[in-house]
Amino acid sequence: MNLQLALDRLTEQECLDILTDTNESLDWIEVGTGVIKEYGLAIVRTIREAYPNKVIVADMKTCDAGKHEAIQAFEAGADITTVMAFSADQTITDMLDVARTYQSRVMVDLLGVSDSTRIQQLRQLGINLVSLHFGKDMQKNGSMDSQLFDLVSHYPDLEVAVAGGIGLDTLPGILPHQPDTLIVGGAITKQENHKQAAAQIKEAMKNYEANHSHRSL
Ligand SMILES: O=C([C@H](O)CO)[C@H](O)[C@H](O)COP(=O)(O)O
Repeated sequence: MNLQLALDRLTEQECLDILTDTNESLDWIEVGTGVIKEYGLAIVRTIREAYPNKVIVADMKTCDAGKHEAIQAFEAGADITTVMAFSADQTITDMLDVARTYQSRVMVDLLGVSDSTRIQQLRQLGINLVSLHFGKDMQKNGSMDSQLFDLVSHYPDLEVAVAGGIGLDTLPGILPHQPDTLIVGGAITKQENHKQAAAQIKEAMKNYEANHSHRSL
């Protein structure tokens, strides 16, 4: 199981400082949508240079002009770029074509998807990586329900990431679903001790994996 740190609502310097503190516990680094909007893809280039061996996710949340935005993300050094599930099929297939050229990947953000018909369609388009997502604003009025995992339960070959208010306190409800990647933002970036927060989450993931076999979404 990968730990993906989501860098959101931070300055460039804060992103770099937090990565210095936490990188040993991280598998994937997500350059958040708001951070990309603030600094452009230059910040993806900076983080790529600093961490040549980490998987970098550019959370572009593309919804149109897929070819252009996928090229932008991969040229900047991202290994994975994101697209919203409601995007036109053409947007998604264009991005998959670009990803093949760059030997990179496309992650579909399932924010707002409640019907697994879309998952079936995404599989047919060639998508093999999705993120279950309980959005930042949705978190103001509630928290992630583990029923979210039902969306992908019939697709055992799909690689699944999960995001949305995940922290040490909510891990016990998430880990039994054995997602491939846990996306954690605020529970690390908003803590006083970033290093400790990331290490504790990674430790809990490792402990869970050591005691359970893979995988029953
Ligand atoms: O994608 C995200 C969100 O839409 C803001 O851009 C976050 O990366 C994701 O929600 C994880 O962050 P936390 O909810 O703070 O863990």
